[in-house]
Amino acid sequence: MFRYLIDENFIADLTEQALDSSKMGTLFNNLSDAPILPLKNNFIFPNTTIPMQISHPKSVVLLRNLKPKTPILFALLKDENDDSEGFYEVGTLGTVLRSTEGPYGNFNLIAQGKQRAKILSITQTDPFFKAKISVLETISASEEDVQGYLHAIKDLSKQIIELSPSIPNDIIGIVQDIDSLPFLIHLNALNLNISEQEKFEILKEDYLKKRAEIILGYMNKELATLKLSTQIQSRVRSDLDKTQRDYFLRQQMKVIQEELGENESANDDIRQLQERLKNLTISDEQRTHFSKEIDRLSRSSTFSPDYAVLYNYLDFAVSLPWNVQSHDKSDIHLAKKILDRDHEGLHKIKDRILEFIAVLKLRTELKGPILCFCGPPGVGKTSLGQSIAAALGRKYARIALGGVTDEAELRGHRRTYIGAMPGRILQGIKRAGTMNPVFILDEIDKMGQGFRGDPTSALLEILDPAQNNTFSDHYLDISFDLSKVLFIATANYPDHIPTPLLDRMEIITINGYTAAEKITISQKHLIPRQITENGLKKTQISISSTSILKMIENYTRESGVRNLEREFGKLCRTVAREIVSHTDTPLPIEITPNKLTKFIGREKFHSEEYHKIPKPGVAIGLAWTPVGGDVLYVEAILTKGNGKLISTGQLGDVMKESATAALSYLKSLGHELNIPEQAFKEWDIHLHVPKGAIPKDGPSAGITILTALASAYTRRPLKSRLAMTGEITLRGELLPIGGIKEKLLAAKRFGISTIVLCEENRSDVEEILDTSPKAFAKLNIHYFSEMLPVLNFVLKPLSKKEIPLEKHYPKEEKQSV
Ligand SMILES: Nc1ncnc2c1ncn2[C@@H]1O[C@H](COP(=O)(O)OP(=O)(O)OP(=O)(O)O)[C@@H](O)[C@H]1O
Repeated sequence: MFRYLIDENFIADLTEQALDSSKMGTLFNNLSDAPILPLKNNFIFPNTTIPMQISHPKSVVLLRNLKPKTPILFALLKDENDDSEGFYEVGTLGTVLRSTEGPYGNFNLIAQGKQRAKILSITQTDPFFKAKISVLETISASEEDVQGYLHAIKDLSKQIIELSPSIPNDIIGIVQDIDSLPFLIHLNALNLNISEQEKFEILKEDYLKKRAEIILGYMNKELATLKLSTQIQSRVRSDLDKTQRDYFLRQQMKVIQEELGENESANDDIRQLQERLKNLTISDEQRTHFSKEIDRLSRSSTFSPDYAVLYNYLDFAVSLPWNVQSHDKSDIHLAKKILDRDHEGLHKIKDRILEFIAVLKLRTELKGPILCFCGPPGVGKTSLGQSIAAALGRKYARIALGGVTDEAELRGHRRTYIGAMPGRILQGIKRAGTMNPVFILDEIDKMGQGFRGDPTSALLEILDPAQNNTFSDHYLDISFDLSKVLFIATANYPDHIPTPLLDRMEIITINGYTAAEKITISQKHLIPRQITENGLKKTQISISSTSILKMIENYTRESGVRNLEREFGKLCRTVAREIVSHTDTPLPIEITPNKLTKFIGREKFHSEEYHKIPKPGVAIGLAWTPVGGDVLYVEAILTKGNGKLISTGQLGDVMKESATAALSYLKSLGHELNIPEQAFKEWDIHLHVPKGAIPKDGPSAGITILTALASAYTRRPLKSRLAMTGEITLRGELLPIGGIKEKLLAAKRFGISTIVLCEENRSDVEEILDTSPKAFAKLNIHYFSEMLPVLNFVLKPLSKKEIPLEKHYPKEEKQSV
């Protein structure tokens, strides 16, 4: 566009012509014939001056013989290669302003167009063309139209020039100054990217208005093309810019990484991972999976967050003990020795463990039940697991399940989550370093159920020998074989273990220890261990068994020995300080009961003493708590009312229901126990269990509640030093309960001499008496299946001092209620 305009030689001329176009006006109006200069690849309009190169032989002859200022007709050949085809019928009459002949017989000339003329007939073809012509008039438009078209064409020209990078913006000013519409049209036609035929179409048009419309059409097309090409260019440029920018940044990063030595360390990481992967014994599928991930790692930048995530994943995956197994020790005697070395007593449990180990040896693979050690805290459940690992020569792993409510804690999070981690099971296996460790699932009963899935279902898969050889951890994303792992669970309350899990496990109950057992455990295990742990020698300290007993009774209150061991630790530390600060202290330092306060502080618990129960309505029950057995008083008192049962002392639902059942049963027994009917109607009974701050629940207090109620209604007190435990039914049957050993120990500690139990608990008691006969030597245990005989046994006859029942519930008081 505007290729002619930008030639400076013409700008001046053009401007002059444009400003005074009338000068060029009617020069050849009367002309009737003219020589023809055939045009091939160029075109000339009236009012325009353009350079041309001419090489057509006939034109050359014409130009050689041409006198200056002779009018000639510039006419477009119909076929540029064959002049015999003739010319388009309208051409431009004009003159040659200047011409120079070139070295090869061609001419460079400057031609000036003046008027349009029509070829009427060709009158000569040699040595050059001549024709009969008639000059054409242009039919002008109204002034309004002219101004409108001028404005429209100038506006489009401006836009086109602005979008054309090769045209200087100065041209806009020149174009804006043109006020001749034909000149503006011709100028644009010459400079637009249109064919010579299209230019001819403009030239031949007599109506100026039509010519303006044709040129506007071409200009709009040109503008649209320019806009599109600008868009494409800018898009291409921005794509290119981005690629260049990325490349540039990457290069910079590379240099920085090299400076920091990070590239090297990344390469090192990948080399090490590849090396570690090579040393793993895994299936081809697993190897391909990890190789692909290492490949991905090598392609990502150390700066990207993905790098760390992927590296951690691979580091974890190749650290897992794929197919690494320890060899089981096959000596069952050695296994027994190790179990005996680590734990005192627990004979039955050790026997069961040895049976388990023996079966394991014979079957080599483990499809049997999962062992679950149940019992109060500190009785050695977890440490037994450790001993089993040592006895088998296996590695040991442990995870605490207390408070686990999310399945992902066991199975891991998918790697797509931020901060994703493998599950605890695989973490444990990684720590153990073999795929067949003894794996303790501690506190399986304390596992919860959250909104993110139930961990029980994950545990079911983990513990199922049929499924756990393809255990899938979400993080690892590839199955891992857990079938060789020896899982052992521990729990405090077997009742709290979800039933499907309980079905897969063999419960082995570990009871609390008697004081005598604790003394032996202390002497053989706890004290020697604390002596070594605190840097002492056996010759430096001696603890008498009376001191140990005092520590058991007055410094701890527990079924196990954990706190007791802590107290020994404290004792050893004070002794160590004494030895270091007073080097002249005579050794060994003897710890007698009197010195305990000096070494480990004041007593924490005072021996509970049986208090004589002076009044009817009070019964003593035995309870089980996680820290051992306990003794609880149940009190009942009658107040005037209308037969309501009031219960206080933070009783749980089960206990409240026991109380209601007990009262109903008692009502049915009224005549047998000599309780007048109005007693139940006209008196309220208030049931209270002291130590109100401690919540109490469970069915085993049923017998005690009934007895207390019966005692209150009958006014018959209970035999002294008597305690009881057992569940009752509405028909007055007595049912067995658990935690017998802890309860018997509590009774013993409390000074109870007679105990009432359910007949079905007899075997439990016999088993306990077998293992520790001395501990319970002075206990009289009575067994019953029904409540009526129990009441007849425990309630003393009505004393003479006691007001007779009939008087206690006088008939006349009925009205006052
Ligand atoms: N019979 C025993 N002989 C020797 N040491 C024992 C015995 N019973 C328990 N211990 C010791 O008591 C400490 C506590 O035991 P452990 O941690 O195994 O208790 P736990 O029953 O697992 O308790 P928790 O239910 O709180 O997990 C250990 O140091 C253990 O060695």
